[in-house]
Amino acid sequence: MGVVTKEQLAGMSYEDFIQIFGNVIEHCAICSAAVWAKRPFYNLKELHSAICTFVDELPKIGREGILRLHPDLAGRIAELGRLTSESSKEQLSAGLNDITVEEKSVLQALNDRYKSKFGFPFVICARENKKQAILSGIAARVENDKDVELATGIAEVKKIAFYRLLDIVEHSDEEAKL
Ligand SMILES: NC(=O)N[C@H]1NC(=O)NC1=O
Repeated sequence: MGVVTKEQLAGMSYEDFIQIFGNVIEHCAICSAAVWAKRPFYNLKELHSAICTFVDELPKIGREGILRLHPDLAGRIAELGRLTSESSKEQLSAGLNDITVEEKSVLQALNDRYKSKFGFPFVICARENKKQAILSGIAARVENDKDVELATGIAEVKKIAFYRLLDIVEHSDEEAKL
């Protein structure tokens, strides 16, 4: 995908917008379809902040649904090679392709425990966390209560979205800081 200039972003048609930004929130094109109504966006931060506001204004079950759209890290969908290209790249950057059999079984057991406790999967920004940080992160976070984990998971989704936008929209060094 080529880099979208700020001028292109500001004048983009709905069809291009949904095609280009439809997976900024994993499997949740409705986020981009909705925020298109808030155009024009003159830079990456404006678009990111509109997406974050839309997510924050969803009812609790909607925010839980957003988390549920995320694939497990090193989970079955990854094993089957059916991740989105974005998620695949993120899991690779965390080193999850180099996971040992033992680490994978620990992570999958914790993913299952987390999901059965909270009803949504463990979500963490894989571009900010390497394999060991993911393993220690899930072990600690599974002990939290559900409201804390909903808020933490949604904060991670916003970081994931920010990095996805950085890959798409032209930006200055200053704008690249989260
Ligand atoms: N479960 C989970 O955190 N998945 C995600 N994290 C990330 O950085 N990309 C994903 O798909």
